[in-house]
Amino acid sequence: QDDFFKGSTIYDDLLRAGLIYRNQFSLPKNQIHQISPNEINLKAKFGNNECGIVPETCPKSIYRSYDGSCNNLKHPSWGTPNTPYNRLLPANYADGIKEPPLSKSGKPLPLARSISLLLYPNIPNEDHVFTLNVMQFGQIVTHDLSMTAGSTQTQYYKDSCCSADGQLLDPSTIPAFCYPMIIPPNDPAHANDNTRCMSFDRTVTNKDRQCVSERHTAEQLTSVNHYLDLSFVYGNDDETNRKLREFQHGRLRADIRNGYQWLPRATNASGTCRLINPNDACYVAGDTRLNQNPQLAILHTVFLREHNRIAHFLSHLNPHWDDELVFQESRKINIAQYQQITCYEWLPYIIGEENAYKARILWKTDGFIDDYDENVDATVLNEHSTAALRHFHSLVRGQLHLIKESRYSEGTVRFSDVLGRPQIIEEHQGFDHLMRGLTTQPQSASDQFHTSEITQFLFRSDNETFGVDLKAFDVQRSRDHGLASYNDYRELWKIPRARKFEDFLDFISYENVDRLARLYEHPDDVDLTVGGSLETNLPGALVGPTFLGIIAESFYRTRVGDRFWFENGGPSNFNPDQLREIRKARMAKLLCDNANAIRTMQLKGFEKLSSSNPLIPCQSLPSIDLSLWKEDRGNDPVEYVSLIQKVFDFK
Ligand code: HEM
Repeated sequence: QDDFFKGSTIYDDLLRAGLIYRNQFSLPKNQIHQISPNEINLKAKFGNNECGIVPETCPKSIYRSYDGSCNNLKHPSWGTPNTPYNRLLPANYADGIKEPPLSKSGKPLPLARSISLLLYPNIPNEDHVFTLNVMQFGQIVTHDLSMTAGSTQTQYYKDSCCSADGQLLDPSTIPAFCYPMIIPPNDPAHANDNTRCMSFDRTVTNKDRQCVSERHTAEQLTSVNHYLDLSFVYGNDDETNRKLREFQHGRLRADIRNGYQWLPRATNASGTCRLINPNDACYVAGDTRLNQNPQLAILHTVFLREHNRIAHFLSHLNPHWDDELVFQESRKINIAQYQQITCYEWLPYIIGEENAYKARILWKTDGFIDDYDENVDATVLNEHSTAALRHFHSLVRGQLHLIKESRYSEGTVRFSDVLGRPQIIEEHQGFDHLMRGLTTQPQSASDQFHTSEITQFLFRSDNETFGVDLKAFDVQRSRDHGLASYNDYRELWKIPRARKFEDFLDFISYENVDRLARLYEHPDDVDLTVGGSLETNLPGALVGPTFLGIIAESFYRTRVGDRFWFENGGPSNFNPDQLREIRKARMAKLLCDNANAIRTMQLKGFEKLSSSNPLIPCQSLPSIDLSLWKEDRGNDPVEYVSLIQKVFDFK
């Protein structure tokens, strides 16, 4: 392992060792599992969107669609909602078709809940550098990219796969979509009341919806589009988008209370949120998960306000623009800023800055990049969403700090108390207090330890002591999705395949290898979710090599497979001056501009306050000069193409 880290950069070493691939085409051919477009679905051909969208023709639009269709003109259905995740390695099902894997010997794998209890205990280690904002921004990025079909991820339907008194159902009566988690008899939380079963619904697949013929293996569907495009703000289809718009001055709908803009209220609030009073806040946005936790709702509100802030400016700057043009240009700028922050500010903390440059996800230039490749499919990888990114559930804190402008604490709230209850953001300056908390409170360290708020108390109701276990869900979900084993991914990244448990010692501590050997029968049985999460983080990154490879590969596809990526030139994008402005976007400024009344913020909004990252007035943070979007008609007839003309030409 020591030798492994020697050399000029970690990334070079990873490349040399074959741990990182520059892109999907350098993967050995037999290791690429692409889903043929012809196989995507049968139903879509008949106009049913349950299996993705197959447009007959693509309009020549300079703006991206809401559902992601026609982003790729050669494969217009790529990246649309209700299509399968992609995979780096073929699925590993017990029956080769859809049943969750068993161990090599044919016996069941260790219980997901036992794995969670033994490997992911509640030991609170604070991150020394990063704030809770890294965690929270990560969650919103993942919500932009994917959502397992058939799930809500905001509440728990506890009885569907277990009996009302917490026992396993008779196998002959249990619904086909069930894959319940067995609770071990010595469970510290659930043994007392003899609960033996935790309900778990399998993700809906292309086979369940009869999108593919019988002979195909099951592929899980994701119900949102696969692009990094703020779909959680604008929705994943035209109809949702229409409901979110005001249709005046390019604005998104917002309710005004106490002089501030809030997300519109949900009509079915009692079915969506955990209300204490009937009038409590419960919101709608482009993604249904927004009410899951209050800080998530805050980031949703920030991006809504940012859209309306830009729209307000542009509609005054160009009074001749109609609602549609102001809306689309504001959306484009909002998405571009967000892509800039995600890739240039947030991702380097996750995989290491040097690695992100070497993986060609980031570039050092102030010009266009133009690396769009129509052969790269931006479809999200199953390994990415179901294993690697979920590792960051370890960053979640059990208490949320409410922080005053002085940065002294006003108090804390317990995480499981406020799940499904965004009302707190509208009360007693909660919005600003929690937002300052995001940028002040350290996140939990990226390690194997998880707050019990998500492993023992998640989604508990008010009259229950305990709830469900997110880490056990993560393990069970990776089996539900038939992910290949940790050893298979080591081999994919050219880390030697472990023949005996001790071979895992190259990246996993002795204590954890010992625990793995006690849990599993054979090294080949170790789940990707489990093995990857126990690897020692690489220097400068928050993950070990196996997850780093998966995350880097996935974000590479996300940028290079997006025709509308903000750094691409061409008629649908910015001019060089505008691009230079977009590159000034920073998390700190985004928060300052859209808080209720925050006056100071540190420049590096994902890093804790320090002498090198002190609080500065919000006005001193770099800002984007939107006046560059003024349509100065007739200025330079050769260089300048009127936006209206452009839209007209493309229609
Ligand atoms: C803030 C606290 C969080 C809570 C309460 C939470 C809760 C959940 C729940 C309930 C699921 C679905 C579990 C299942 O049934 O399989 C899920 C999925 C997921 N979570 Fe989290 N999560 C949180 C934060 C995060 C963070 C910080 C990240 C990454 C940076 C993350 C990444 C993911 C991913 C990638 C999925 C799968 C998405 C998909 O459906 O494809 N989550 N989370």
